[in-house]
Amino acid sequence: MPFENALGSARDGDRLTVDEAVELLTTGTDVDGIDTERKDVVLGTADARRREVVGDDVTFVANINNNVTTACDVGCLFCNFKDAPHGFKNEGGDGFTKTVEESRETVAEARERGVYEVCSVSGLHPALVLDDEHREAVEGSAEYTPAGDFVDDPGTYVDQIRAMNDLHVHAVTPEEAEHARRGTERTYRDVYENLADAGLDTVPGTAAEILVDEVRDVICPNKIDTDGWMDAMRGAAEAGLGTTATIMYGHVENAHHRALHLKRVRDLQDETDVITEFVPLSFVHENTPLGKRGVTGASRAEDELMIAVSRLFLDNIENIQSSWVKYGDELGLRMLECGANDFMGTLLSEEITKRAGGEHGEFRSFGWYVEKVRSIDRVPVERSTDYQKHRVVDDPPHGPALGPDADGTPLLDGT
Ligand SMILES: C[S@@+](CC[C@H](N)C(=O)[O-])C[C@H]1O[C@@H](n2cnc3c(N)ncnc32)[C@H](O)[C@@H]1O
Ligand SMILES: Nc1c(NC[C@H](O)[C@H](O)[C@H](O)CO)[nH]c(=O)[nH]c1=O
Ligand SMILES: N[C@@H](Cc1ccc(O)cc1)C(=O)O
Ligand code: SF4
Repeated sequence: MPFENALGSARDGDRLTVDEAVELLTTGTDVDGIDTERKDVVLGTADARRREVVGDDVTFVANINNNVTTACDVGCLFCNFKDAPHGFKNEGGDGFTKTVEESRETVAEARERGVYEVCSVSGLHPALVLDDEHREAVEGSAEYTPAGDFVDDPGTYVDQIRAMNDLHVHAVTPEEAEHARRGTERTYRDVYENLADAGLDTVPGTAAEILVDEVRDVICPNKIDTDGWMDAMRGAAEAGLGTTATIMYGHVENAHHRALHLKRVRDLQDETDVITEFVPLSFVHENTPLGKRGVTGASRAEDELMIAVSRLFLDNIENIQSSWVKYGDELGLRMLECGANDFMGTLLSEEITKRAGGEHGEFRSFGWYVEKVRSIDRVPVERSTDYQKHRVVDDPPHGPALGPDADGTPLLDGT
């Protein structure tokens, strides 16, 4: 009975194999579809593991998203965040590019409000380079278009990070790090060291999608491959940066691909030990190229099992995040009873999911977090990005207290 064996290993806290993860993700390869009773047992096992590992705290961070640009030519088929860069050469296109000055102002305002972290992930704008030296190296090549050709100038990665470093800067994904060294022999470590010098604090482990090349070849053929992603993440760790890791699931992949992905992330964490959280990102299909070809997202049961098996498989990553942007309030909260313990951040603005057709909004207040987390008898806890600082959020007014200028005032009036 492979399912029973896998469940036994999970209950005993043994390190799960890829095959065992497949058994748990599918509630058994001996049954067609998902068996509800077995599923409930897997979710319960993961919930118990969560309690053993991190207790009853539900953490969240006071953060903003400040994505610099939607200009991107990589063409990932699951993405509708991107806009074709040529549209940025004249006024009135659909996307946006923020100048260094705009980022500085956005971050200064957020800091005053008590925010702790700025999260910044962007399209691969053809004018964006690491720094002046990188610009010189790629000038005149097909991999670079001068900023002067576009209406708005994104500056360099280094200048953007400097402009945001009044807050904890969580930015520059592996794919962006590749863009920041394109056309050169620089290593990822070198790129991330330069960014760290400019004030980068931690790296979002997005661009992971599914870490299996036969899946990447279908959904993101122009992106770095699995080994490239692993190398970039190692480079971030070597530069002394913390990271997160993600999986973007629920499109063309199967349970075996999801299990292989979990294995690669667990191996990477064995090596680096800098991954603070794992974030399952459920594919939002509506407006995306894949969605238009009839690919839909994961079912509720698949979402629950993805969270639960992440908790059970990743014995070396403490925090599993439930994304209210992807799941919404009700399912997002449910995930906290299936193995997740972190409930993401306040965000204030959100573009990736919204543009893909997601309808769960862009902001959550501390008041909302307190109410929702208490409603499932858990403890609402404000955290720092690296999970080193914690504060139970109890008496009103409910506002951030960990940010560099935070004084407990609610983030937005009346919330
Ligand atoms: C939009 S990209 C921005 C950063 C950078 N261009 C990159 O690819 O790393 C960040 C991540 O958003 C996620 N994403 C994009 N479109 C999505 C969708 N429709 N549903 C769920 N996640 C999505 C993917 O995991 C992707 O790696
Ligand atoms: N899951 C999503 C995130 N997660 C990132 C967090 O907001 C935070 O930056 C991280 O936990 C580090 O502290 N962000 C999004 O914009 N959308 C998501 O779906
Ligand atoms: N911004 C990404 C999600 C993300 C960002 C940073 C992380 O550390 C993790 C996840 C999205 O919306 O898909
Ligand atoms: S996921 Fe990132 S790299 Fe891919 S198209 Fe979207 S913005 Fe570009």
